[in-house]
Amino acid sequence: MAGMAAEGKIYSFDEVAQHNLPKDCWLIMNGKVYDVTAFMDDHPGGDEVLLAATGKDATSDFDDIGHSNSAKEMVDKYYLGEIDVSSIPVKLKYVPPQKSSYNPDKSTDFIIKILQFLVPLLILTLAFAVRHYTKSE
Ligand code: HEM
Repeated sequence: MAGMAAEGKIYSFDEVAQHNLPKDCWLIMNGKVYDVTAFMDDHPGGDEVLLAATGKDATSDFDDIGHSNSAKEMVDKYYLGEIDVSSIPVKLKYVPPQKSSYNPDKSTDFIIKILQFLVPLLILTLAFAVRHYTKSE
C-alpha cells in the first residue's frame, strides 16, 4: 500500500539482522521490516525458512515461493517499520562466465554420437549386401 511508506521507524540492516532467533525473528521485504516472531509456529512453510530468511533482503525468497494473495495480505500484520536501504549490504549479481557463442545443445550432441556409430555400420552392411548379390550371379 503506497500510503504506508515511512509510517514506522527506520531501522538499519545490522540492527534487523540481529533478530534471527525462533523467539525473535525479523524479516526485510520490499524495503520494510517485519517482526514475524508471533507467526513462527503458524507459518505453513515452517519456522526454519523464516529463520533462514533473516539477515538479508528476503524479498525474492518470499516472492519465489509464489505466496498466495492472502499470504501477501497477512504480511501487513507483522509490519514493524522501514529499512534504511543504504545499510543493506550490496549483493553482487552472479555473472556467468563468458562462453563462446557456439553452444550445441545436448540433443544435437547425442545425435552426432549415434550417427558416428551407425554410419560405418550402414556402409559395412551395404558392402556385404553388394557382395552377396554380385557373387550369386
Ligand atoms: C511475513 C512473512 C510471511 C508470511 C505472512 C507467509 C505466509 C505464508 C502462507 C499463508 C503460506 C501458505 C501458502 C500460501 O497461502 O501461499 C506460506 C507458505 C510458504 N511459505 Fe511463507 N510467509 C512468509 C514468509 C516466508 C518466507 C520469508 C519464506 C522463505 C522462503 C517462506 C516460505 C514459504 C514456503 C516454502 C511455503 C510453502 C509451504 C508448503 O506449501 O509446503 N515464507 N507462507
